[in-house]
Amino acid sequence: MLDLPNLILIGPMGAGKSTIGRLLAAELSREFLDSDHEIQARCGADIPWIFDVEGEAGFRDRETQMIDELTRLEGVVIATGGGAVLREENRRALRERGTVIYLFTTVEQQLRRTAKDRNRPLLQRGDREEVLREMFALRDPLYRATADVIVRTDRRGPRAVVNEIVRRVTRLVDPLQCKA
Ligand SMILES: Nc1ncnc2c1ncn2[C@@H]1O[C@H](COP(=O)(O)OP(=O)(O)O)[C@@H](O)[C@H]1O
Ligand SMILES: O=C(O)C1=C[C@@H](OP(=O)(O)O)[C@@H](O)[C@H](O)C1
Ligand SMILES: [Mg+2]
Repeated sequence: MLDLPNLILIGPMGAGKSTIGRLLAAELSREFLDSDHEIQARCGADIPWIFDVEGEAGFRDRETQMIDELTRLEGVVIATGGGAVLREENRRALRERGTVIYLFTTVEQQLRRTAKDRNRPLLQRGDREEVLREMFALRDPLYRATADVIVRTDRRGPRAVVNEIVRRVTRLVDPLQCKA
């Protein structure tokens, strides 16, 4: 089997990072780590609680620490949270320690996929569509600047997305597709 580097999923809320990361890791027989899940496990508290008690700044500090730790592992699949690209320090760690895949989706799909969710504090206030559009304007350039590969997730299901990622990443690592 090809020696794949860390595969790191970035992109906005509802793009499918957590869902696709798990499937991708299983497909490649790799360990899967979800930054948000690891933060919650370490704190013994869920993300809304962390935002309530420590504010977004407190959560971002924990996220930076977690990204630093997870990206030091080898040969794993990592799902980040949607805001992981906000800090330059995080972007550098992601870029330098793995192949970064931007899971792109539209605001319309984000709205559908997060409609019933209560675990994303940034979507619990104000006009959700406006919040997501503002985030897109700020973050889309950062996702693009950080990614090696961009894969759309708005027009097909998780399985098809996983297949495309495997195809694209294999080509990156082994451009001639030769099984030496
Ligand atoms: N490609 C896809 N097509 C349809 N639904 C999806 C797809 N990817 C994820 N979902 C659904 O969208 C919701 C949010 O997915 P999630 O993996 O939590 O996104 P993220 O971690 O990027 O915020 C979940 O209910 C998931 O089942
Ligand atoms: O976009 C963001 O700033 C956030 C995205 C969430 O993760 P998902 O992208 O997995 O929903 C989670 O990290 C937190 O609620 C903040
Ligand atoms: Mg997630």
